[in-house]
Amino acid sequence: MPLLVLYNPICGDKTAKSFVEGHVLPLLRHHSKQVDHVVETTSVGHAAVAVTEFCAANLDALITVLVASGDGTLHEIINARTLPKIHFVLVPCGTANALYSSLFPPPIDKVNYRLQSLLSYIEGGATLPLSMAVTVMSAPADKAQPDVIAVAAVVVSTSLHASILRDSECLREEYPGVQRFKMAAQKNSTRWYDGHVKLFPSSSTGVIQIYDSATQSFIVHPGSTVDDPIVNVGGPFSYFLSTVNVDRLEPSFRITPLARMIPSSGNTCEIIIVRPLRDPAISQDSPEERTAFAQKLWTILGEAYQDGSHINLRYNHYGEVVTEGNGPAVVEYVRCGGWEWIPDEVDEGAHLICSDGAIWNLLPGGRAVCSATTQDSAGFAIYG
Ligand SMILES: Nc1ncnc2c1ncn2[C@@H]1O[C@H](COP(=O)(O)OP(=O)(O)OP(=O)(O)O)[C@@H](O)[C@H]1O
Repeated sequence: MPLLVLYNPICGDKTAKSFVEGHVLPLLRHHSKQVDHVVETTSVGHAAVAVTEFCAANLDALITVLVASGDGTLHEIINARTLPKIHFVLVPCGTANALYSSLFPPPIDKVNYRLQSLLSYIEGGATLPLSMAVTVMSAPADKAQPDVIAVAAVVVSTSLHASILRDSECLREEYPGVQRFKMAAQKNSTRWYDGHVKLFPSSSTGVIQIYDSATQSFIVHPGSTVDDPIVNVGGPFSYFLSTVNVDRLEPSFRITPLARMIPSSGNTCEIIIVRPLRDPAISQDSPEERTAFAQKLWTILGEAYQDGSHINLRYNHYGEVVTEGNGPAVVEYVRCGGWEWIPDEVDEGAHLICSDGAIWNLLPGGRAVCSATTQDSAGFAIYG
């Protein structure tokens, strides 16, 4: 099995090169694993080119690619259009490392923690197939522009999360850690995003499912039946985020905890929605209401750091965010086959789409459709 070792020298705290040279390559040598090629990425897009070239030079072989980076570099590789089946070994060197920290929940000690996927490869362990979230972004019909397709292995989002990813990138140099995501969140916390969403059923259940905190299980969404499964969700939104493969976006930010606690039986998206007008204390969209809700949103997202307990929060009669009672759920946690995001034409912020950290801006009148799938032709899998 040909092995390519690829690392991104600028990701995370910029330790990928020293970690690969100091730990990864010596461990592979020690176990007599031949490395066919080592690549240090030199620019955005280089990872996809390097892997495509390596595959072309090793036609008909089952390729293994060791990626020492964050989620963004892997995202570039899976978006290369002509790749064969690949087995990945992940060495987490990025800022958030969502995929790795979901497969290997948080550290024992720093060096050994990073080597779990590599040790599985060395020991001939099992590979876990990756689901993909394929997002098709369309311009309005009168613009006659081709669709744009983005494939994600971790997250597709709009609203606050997409704004955070857009604004945090320019803070990378000064703040190499996850702190930059919190700073970008503060900057955007009073924004609401106008638009609406259609939720589509998965082929495994034929309906939309929603988490019911009273029974701590998924139930059929009250708006979805086998005969009429699609659910329309109206805005405004403050948070709309959909994951595949992961239950967290950072080692302790467990935003879609049920991905692991109640595993899905099919190809599904785990969706977290926060809509401010569900709050009984908020009756309209005004600057005062937005400021008041920002405080609550901070509390809600803070609970995601408490092992994902945001999904059990409710509003009481006064609109306070509480853990008891039977008031409306603060977070709508949906499991379904896919979704469509139709932003309000005049709300610029609502046009951002994030796919594994890469950002797109829909044209006015444009829309995005995201579906969970396994890519049978490519068949990406991870040693874990
Ligand atoms: N030599 C380079 N110079 C500049 N950018 C690079 C270079 N090599 C790769 N890149 C880019 O670096 C970006 C960030 O990489 P990556 O996403 O892996 O790390 P991260 O953002 O720190 O981690 P995470 O995505 O887990 O938060 C990628 O989008 C990639 O295109």
